[in-house]
Amino acid sequence: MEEKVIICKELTKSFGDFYAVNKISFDVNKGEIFGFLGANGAGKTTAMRMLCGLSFPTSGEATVAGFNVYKQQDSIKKNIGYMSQKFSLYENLTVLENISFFGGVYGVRKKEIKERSEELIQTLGLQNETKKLVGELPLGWKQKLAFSVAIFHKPKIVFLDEPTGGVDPLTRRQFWDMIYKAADEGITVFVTTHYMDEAEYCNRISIMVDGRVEALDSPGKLKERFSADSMDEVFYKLARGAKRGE
Ligand SMILES: Nc1ncnc2c1ncn2[C@@H]1O[C@H](COP(=O)(O)OP(=O)(O)OP(=O)(O)O)[C@@H](O)[C@H]1O
Repeated sequence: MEEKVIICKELTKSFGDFYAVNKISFDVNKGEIFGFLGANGAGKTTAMRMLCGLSFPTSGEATVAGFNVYKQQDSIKKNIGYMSQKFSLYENLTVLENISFFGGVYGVRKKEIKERSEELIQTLGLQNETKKLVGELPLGWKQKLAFSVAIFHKPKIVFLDEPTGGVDPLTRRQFWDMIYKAADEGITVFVTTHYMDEAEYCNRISIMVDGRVEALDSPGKLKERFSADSMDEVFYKLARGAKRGE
């Protein structure tokens, strides 16, 4: 049987009498690339924050990397990586300083940080930029570096909140090559995106509408079920009934 690294049962978060996340249930398998889709305001960020141990659910259950989201938030944080557009790297530290800072925070040994950061710099082709401040790098490079830093401590799961926003399709494609490589190495990838071409790259996708998971399957099966030619069309058919969002 497949190892499940996220198990989520009727997970709920309400703010007063508003249910931002309303009884969502799903499992994510080890090494899977799991796309977490939904229109603006559907509840993705709220759900992701609970799964990352950053906020307490109102009700329901979930375990992430085997740890309970109510009682073991610190263990969750140590065993995951997280990257979002809002929180990623320190712009006023250099490339190398960012790698060693985050490596250190996640408990990677100094010697290993040194060895592996050299490797990483080579892989990313950043040999000439190691002493540059991250703030000076183009957005696409920042995102690739932020992803590499988020998985530097070899977490069980990496959570990516719209990781490729604002960059060109070629750079997004290169970013996804990195995601595939991480998944091949056994890291589970939980990713939100608004780009439907990226949804096609996921093994399975869940689509949230107004706080609920309305559909969950592989891109192929979803297209079949909704008699759609593209994920764009699936998404539109599901999300057009949404009451929230812009
Ligand atoms: N702290 C809060 N207090 C009250 N309402 C909140 C709070 N946080 C989020 N919400 C509301 O919950 C709903 C879900 O928000 P959330 O940010 O999770 O959506 P999202 O799917 O991530 O949207 P987006 O794609 O725009 O980031 C929204 O209507 C939002 O206004």
